[in-house]
Amino acid sequence: MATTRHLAAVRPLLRRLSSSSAAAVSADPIDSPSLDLDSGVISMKGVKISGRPLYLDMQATTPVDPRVLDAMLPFYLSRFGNPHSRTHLYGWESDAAVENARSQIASLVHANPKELFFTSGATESNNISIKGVMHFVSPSKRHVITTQTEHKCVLDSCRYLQQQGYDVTYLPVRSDGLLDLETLTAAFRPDTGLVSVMAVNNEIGVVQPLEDIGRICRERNVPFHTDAAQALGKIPIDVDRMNISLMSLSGHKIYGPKGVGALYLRRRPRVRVEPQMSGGGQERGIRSGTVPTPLVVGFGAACDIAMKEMEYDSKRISSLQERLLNGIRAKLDGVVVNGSVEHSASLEPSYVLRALGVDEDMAHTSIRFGIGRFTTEAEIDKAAELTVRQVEKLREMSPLYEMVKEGIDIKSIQWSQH
Ligand SMILES: Cc1ncc(COP(=O)(O)O)c(C=O)c1O
Repeated sequence: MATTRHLAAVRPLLRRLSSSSAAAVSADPIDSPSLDLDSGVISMKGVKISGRPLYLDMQATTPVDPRVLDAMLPFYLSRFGNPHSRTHLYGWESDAAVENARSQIASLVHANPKELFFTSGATESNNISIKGVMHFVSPSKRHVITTQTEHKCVLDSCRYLQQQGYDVTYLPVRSDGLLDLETLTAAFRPDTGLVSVMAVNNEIGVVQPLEDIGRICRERNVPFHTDAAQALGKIPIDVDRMNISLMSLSGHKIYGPKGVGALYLRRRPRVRVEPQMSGGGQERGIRSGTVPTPLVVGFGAACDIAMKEMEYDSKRISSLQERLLNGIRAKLDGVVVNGSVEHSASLEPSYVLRALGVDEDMAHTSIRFGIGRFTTEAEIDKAAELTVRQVEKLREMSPLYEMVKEGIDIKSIQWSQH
């Protein structure tokens, strides 16, 4: 009921916003396609070329769960107080909602709520973790260990430190995407101040051995940071069992809103970071800026749902994944699985696949399918059908595929350039 009422109130506004963006898109004088955001219909020169496309990119982001939106809406409308206003009801109720959300997130990762700090997302949490720890512990510690398959925001934070004179070791991974523990152990130096290894990879879904990595770091008294943006709500996380010192979390990967995340910072033994944002000292000085109550409430609700439904979701998604693969393999030969999910969001071959030792041509011809809580069997069947149709079309046009069918190993061909 609450959702219906709130949605009725905001619907005219949503319609106005979407039609103005659609107008902006179609105002392009060149023959570019126009997109109607309400129906999802794409038109070119007045001809409709598609309905709303299938969405199978759940690693990039997920839709907000309606139960999450339901929890958020009151904090946009009637309960809009600033959680840092200490002198009236509006502030108090907002503050109570923020603290409730903090507890919901803490429960999902077995942390103390006091160890969680709200941020704008995993990118910001990764920046605070990597730059913040190193800035705090230098000059005695000036070395970071990470892997070649981290998300770009981790790699870029490390590069930023290198520009400031720090040393970073980018460890290779094995062909299955896992970090070799002996390689990790050998990389430590007396001045190593941080180890940063992601929990679940966003391209191939591989889960790193967090407990082992945590133990190795603890034995050497070096803080262990993990980017758990893709792991939260998908695999069980226990910060104590895994000896995690710092952890980055994101709301929009688990059916929560975009623009909110959290940083886990261990209290015992205490991990210290230099804040990356100057301001009013909110979030105990770790992250200044007004905490966005509706987003934080949504993130908390998303974690609460994930805690109850993680096992069910995981089984359902695995069975859809199998259905997709079987659907494709039933009609196409030569299908190879990279890790557990595939990649291809950019025209560049994936650096993650390259780090696994996947050949350039295979990295170029990979596609990532991301299945989520709301994906249906009908969508999976449609995806299999479309994939088969497009691959068959491409193969019909491809002289290389002709050669493969004749048994020629195309990797052995010496291409001459004139
Ligand atoms: C592994 C990983 N880390 C970090 C991020 C960035 O998260 P956010 O969008 O919350 O900043 C993403 C999402 O793209 C991710 O997959």
